[in-house]
Amino acid sequence: MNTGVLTVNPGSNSLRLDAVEVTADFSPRLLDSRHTGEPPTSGESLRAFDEFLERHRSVVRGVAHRLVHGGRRFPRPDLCGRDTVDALHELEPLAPQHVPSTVQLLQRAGHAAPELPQALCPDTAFHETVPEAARVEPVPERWREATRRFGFHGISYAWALRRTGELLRAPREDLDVLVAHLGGGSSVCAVRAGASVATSMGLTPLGGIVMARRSGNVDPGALLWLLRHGQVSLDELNDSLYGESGLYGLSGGYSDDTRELVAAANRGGAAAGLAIEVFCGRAAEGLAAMATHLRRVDAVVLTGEIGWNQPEVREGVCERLSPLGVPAGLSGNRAEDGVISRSGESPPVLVVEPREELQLASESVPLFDDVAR
Ligand SMILES: Nc1ncnc2c1ncn2[C@@H]1O[C@H](COP(=O)(O)OP(=O)(O)O)[C@@H](O)[C@H]1O
Ligand SMILES: CC(=O)OP(=O)(O)O
Ligand SMILES: [Mg+2]
Repeated sequence: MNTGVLTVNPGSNSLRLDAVEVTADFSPRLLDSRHTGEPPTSGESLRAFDEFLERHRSVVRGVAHRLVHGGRRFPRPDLCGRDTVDALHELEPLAPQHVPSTVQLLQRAGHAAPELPQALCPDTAFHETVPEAARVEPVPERWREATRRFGFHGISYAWALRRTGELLRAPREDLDVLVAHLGGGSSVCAVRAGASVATSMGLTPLGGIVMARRSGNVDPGALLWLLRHGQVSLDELNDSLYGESGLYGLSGGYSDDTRELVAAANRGGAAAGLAIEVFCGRAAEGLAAMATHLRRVDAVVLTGEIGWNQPEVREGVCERLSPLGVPAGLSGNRAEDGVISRSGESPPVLVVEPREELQLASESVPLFDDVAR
């Protein structure tokens, strides 16, 4: 029997709501979608949420939330219980652009549709397989637990890996692949024998490669210097690293969107050109570092909104990976997931459309099936 799921994906600057149907053999199919371009708890997004829930509550079996930070408390997808909200409050400061929205939307759905069970699918769960050596930061032992690396975009990586297995006709557990999720938030991941073994984000979704508005890694000494001598408060530093950096900061506040930046760079805009160059450079560096965790590179997989629809960025990343044998000369955008390097070239470069809603639905259906009606 097919099961309907309403999925909720609060991003840093948007809210994605989807109704998905999952078949008995776990093939998900999209029924309806609503994406807002506003922060997930803005008036417009909350209105969209209420309407979407009302429209689908009688046909779905439950609500599945993407929980960006699962911390130690939520290592795998789970149903919400009585103490869930308290546990989530503790995780809020670790993913301040995401977890507070999940708490609010979870409570809202609980009040509006109390008959529906709700599930939390952590982005961090995919990285539970990362070994200790790639989990720890090189700091004094007394800080080890507090700085533990988690990694994010796991829902997207899990979907990309599933699609890679299907496209290459290979069992997932045999695959060693480099994956980049390039979007509002961006990260890279090493998947070895079908499991995550390293990723660029750590304790929070602020670290790693350059993002739309987040900085990624910055020399910790530079941050200390700014705090001591740069006349910035801790709050200003936090807000600027999360909201005014990345592509937006590099382009002098021109845009956080690669479509606008590529167009401006083509017209000769130096700041836009620099932003694209640094973005591609850091993503390629991140992927090259990830290769050190693999036995071989079976494929390079590009996903996320930018990975999916910005050919100039894909080319800029792959061209920089030529010392690893990664082919450039890729084909442009396509309507379906698939190989974009020329046939016969190895390792193949693949694009996979980010479909976090389909993965969320697949992960939550077994939980809803366990709930007695
Ligand atoms: N070429 C692009 N296509 C789509 N989004 C882009 C592009 N370049 C930059 N972006 C940024 O990525 C965001 C979309 O990615 P997504 O992961 O859905 O956002 P969110 O961070 O809200 O989850 C946009 O809001 C924009 O900031
Ligand atoms: C974890 C993260 O950065 O998510 P998003 O890309 O949706 O902002
Ligand atoms: Mg997103």
